[in-house]
Amino acid sequence: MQAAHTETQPAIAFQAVEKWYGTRDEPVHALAATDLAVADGEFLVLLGPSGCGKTTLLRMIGGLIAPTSGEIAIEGHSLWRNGQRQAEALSDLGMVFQEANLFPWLSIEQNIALPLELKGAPKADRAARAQALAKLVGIQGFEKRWPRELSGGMRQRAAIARALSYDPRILLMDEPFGALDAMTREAMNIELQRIWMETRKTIVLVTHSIAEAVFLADRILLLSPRPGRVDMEVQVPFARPRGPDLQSTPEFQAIVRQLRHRLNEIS
Ligand SMILES: Nc1ncnc2c1ncn2[C@@H]1O[C@H](COP(=O)(O)OP(=O)(O)OP(=O)(O)O)[C@@H](O)[C@H]1O
Repeated sequence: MQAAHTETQPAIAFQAVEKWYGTRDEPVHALAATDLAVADGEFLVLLGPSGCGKTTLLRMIGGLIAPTSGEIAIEGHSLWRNGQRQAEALSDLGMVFQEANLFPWLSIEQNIALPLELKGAPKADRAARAQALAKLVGIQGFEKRWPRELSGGMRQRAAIARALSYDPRILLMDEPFGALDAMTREAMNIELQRIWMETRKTIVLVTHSIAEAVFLADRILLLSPRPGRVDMEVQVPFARPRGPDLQSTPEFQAIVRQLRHRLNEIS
């Protein structure tokens, strides 16, 4: 029975997960009780107006904050037990934030390999892995450079490589391209699609950009605020690889329009 169970096991499962923040004034209901199943290898995008709980939801998946109630399982492992975060669930997760947060005194290669160093991997293995990842994310040849010598887009590529360094099954991305200019952002969307197609990681990405969501996602969850909750779910039907021209098709624009109308209603 165990084997049959594993085949259908979601990468991420939420059961009635709820989050309240205590504040000096009223407690904030950041996420109402939410059920969620993200399939292995799925690309899920969280979209919604400011304050609807996207970051809260993502950080709960990543174990950075604990739910007030409910159950979270990562690859079948409970994330919390008796108020303690469980290491076996966390080893399946890598995270990328809006700022690359590279250490300025470490080379790109050292930054990428840092999680492996913290895990005690031998130096030669770390260097080989960092080089393979630099190639995967398209910054091959820049391994010995300092972070300040790279553009914003390249630094974000390095941050993605670092998040992938110990080969987690799941990649969590919080507005990863939010600080980049529009052209670089579009190029990074295409790059991320390629990385996803090569690695088939499960990705959960938070964005404010409707076009980015429709371009990247298998499925979009539109969240609404006060309290944060899933308002609408959209399956994105386009085959991959998706190219920039997809964005000018009536089918793409119809989904964008549907999401924009709903966003305007709930904002
Ligand atoms: N540490 C905290 N303490 C108190 N309230 C918080 C805390 N973090 C978030 N909140 C509140 O919880 C709600 C959800 O916040 P969250 O950051 O998850 O939303 P978001 O959709 O990611 O917003 P944004 O798009 O602006 O980043 C908001 O009302 C926010 O003010």
